[in-house]
Amino acid sequence: MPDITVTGLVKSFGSTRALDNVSFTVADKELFTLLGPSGCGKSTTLMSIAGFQHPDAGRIDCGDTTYFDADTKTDLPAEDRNLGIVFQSYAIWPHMTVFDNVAFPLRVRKTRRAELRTKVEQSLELLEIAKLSGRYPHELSGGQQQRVALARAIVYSPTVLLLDEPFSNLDAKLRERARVWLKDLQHSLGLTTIFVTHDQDEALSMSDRILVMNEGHILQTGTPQEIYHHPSHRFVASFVGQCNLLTGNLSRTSPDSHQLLIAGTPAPLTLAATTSTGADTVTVAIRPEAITLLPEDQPRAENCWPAEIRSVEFLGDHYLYRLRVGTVDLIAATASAPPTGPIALYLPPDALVDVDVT
Ligand SMILES: Nc1ncnc2c1ncn2[C@@H]1O[C@H](COP(=O)(O)OP(=O)(O)OP(=O)(O)O)[C@@H](O)[C@H]1O
Repeated sequence: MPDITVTGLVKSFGSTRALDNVSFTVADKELFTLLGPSGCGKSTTLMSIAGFQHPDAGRIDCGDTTYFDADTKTDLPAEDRNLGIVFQSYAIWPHMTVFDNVAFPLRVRKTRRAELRTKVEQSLELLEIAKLSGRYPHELSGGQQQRVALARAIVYSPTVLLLDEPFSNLDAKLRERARVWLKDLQHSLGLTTIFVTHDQDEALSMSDRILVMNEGHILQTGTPQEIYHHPSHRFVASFVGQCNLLTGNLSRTSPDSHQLLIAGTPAPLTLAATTSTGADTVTVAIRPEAITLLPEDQPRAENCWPAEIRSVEFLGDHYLYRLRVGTVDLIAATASAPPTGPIALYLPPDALVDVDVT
């Protein structure tokens, strides 16, 4: 399977800049996710790769084939791009059986009858819906219908699979199962896959790499671990998982050591590292589970603040605390029950990640 390279994609709808210089490469056999809030440009990117949207500028290559190049006015028709597509709105045909729905792309390609039957049966087996082959869509659950859509997308051995919120009709439990199942399928077929979602859990659990977008811009690209533990932007930190953002004035205590003084807190925080190159105001992010709650009479030497517990929620596998330090509100998460009596928070220096230098 080839790489997909998107270079300098720009697309405007009237005064809305849906894509503003979007560039990325998806590697062979990779499951690559476009993640971001509604309206950030995910679908426009995917539709441009599919050939259903025509960018104003930029280029899209799939291996050695140029799908689109605004400079040379290349725009390969969608049907010649050999992509497997499952869009939210890409409904299966209600008047056709499961078999005929899955056979449809092969009939369009004038595949011979015996080969068509073999390929459809293989796809149905792979998606574990062979027993449903004679049923009509209204006789299927939402999850089964989405499997039919996927079977139809992979039946003609596409070069690349494009999926736009393919689990949107599933309930929470089925969605979780569908993630595991799709990841296994993608892996076993070795399909280069571009997946669009606004669901951070889905993105973190399935992706080899994630691209986070907002307002037509790419903010960060990285593995799920990099995106979660080292967000490079405050938007990424708060969009992907819960996060505390603390803004303060930076001072250098030695060539390698920095402290951040945050208004309303009792003592400056020591940072393990900063990307600041001289800026005074810095925002750091710390995940709730990176904060340790201690009895107040056992403080550590640094990065310890006395705190007041405002509320505690028990969420099954963890507790979520709303805390106040001076005039600053924070959230923390721990696996065990809260300590009794007055508490202090410990914010480990290496868990404080620069997200914005202003
Ligand atoms: N055909 C269109 N005409 C006008 N504006 C459009 C059109 N398609 C998209 N847009 C606008 O372009 C921007 C990006 O839209 P896009 O559908 O790519 O976002 P998205 O991230 O996929 O959102 P969602 O998660 O809600 O599907 C939005 O502001 C949207 O309103």
